[in-house]
Amino acid sequence: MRLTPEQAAEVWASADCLIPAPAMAKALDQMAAAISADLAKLNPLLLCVMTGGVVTLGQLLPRLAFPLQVDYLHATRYDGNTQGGDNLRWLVSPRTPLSGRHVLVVDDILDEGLTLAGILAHCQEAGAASVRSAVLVKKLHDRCVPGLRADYCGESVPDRYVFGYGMDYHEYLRNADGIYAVAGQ
Ligand SMILES: O=P(O)(O)OC[C@H]1O[C@H](OP(=O)(O)OP(=O)(O)O)[C@H](O)[C@@H]1O
Ligand SMILES: Nc1nc2[nH]cnc2c(=O)[nH]1
Repeated sequence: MRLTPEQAAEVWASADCLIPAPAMAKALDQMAAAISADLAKLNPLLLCVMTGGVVTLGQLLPRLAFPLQVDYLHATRYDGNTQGGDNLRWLVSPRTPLSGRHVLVVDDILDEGLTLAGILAHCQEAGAASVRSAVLVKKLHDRCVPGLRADYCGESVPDRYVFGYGMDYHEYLRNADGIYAVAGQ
């Protein structure tokens, strides 16, 4: 589905704000503290999952006061839609060799988990010394890949389609400064 900017503005105007920006800032502070406690001495490589992970990574970085490196990957199974497909489509793999590195995968949302599970498996297969994951929000339902959880998670959201803080609605609204749920979804 192709959205016009006017339709995107209407979706935003009628959406429910689930978590406002000040609460997200607190959640990010807590995530950063937990990540720092575990990774500060490990020279970690942070991998941003494009495109949605860009705000989470961008908000975390200035909160992490230790040496680290950053790279990105692009893997998607929603492709701008609100329903995910069965296959994770890899568009870009990390350029930095993962062998022997302590890797932190950073994404916006853990929903059904197929995306994160695929990325974690890729990092393990590439020989990472350890692989952890950080997601800004996790969605509450029982459809997630069994046994999969993020090591660091900011907030929980109900089982609705959400946008903001990097998360899109048909490729718009990633810039919304809060976590919103689309009305009626
Ligand atoms: O847990 P899952 O159900 O697998 O979904 C989570 C993934 O869905 C979104 O990516 P998407 O494929 O929409 O790409 P995007 O990052 O460009 O929005 C989001 O950024 C996560 O990576
Ligand atoms: N923007 C967005 N992306 C998702 N990917 C998986 N679930 C969601 C969601 O609720 N919102």
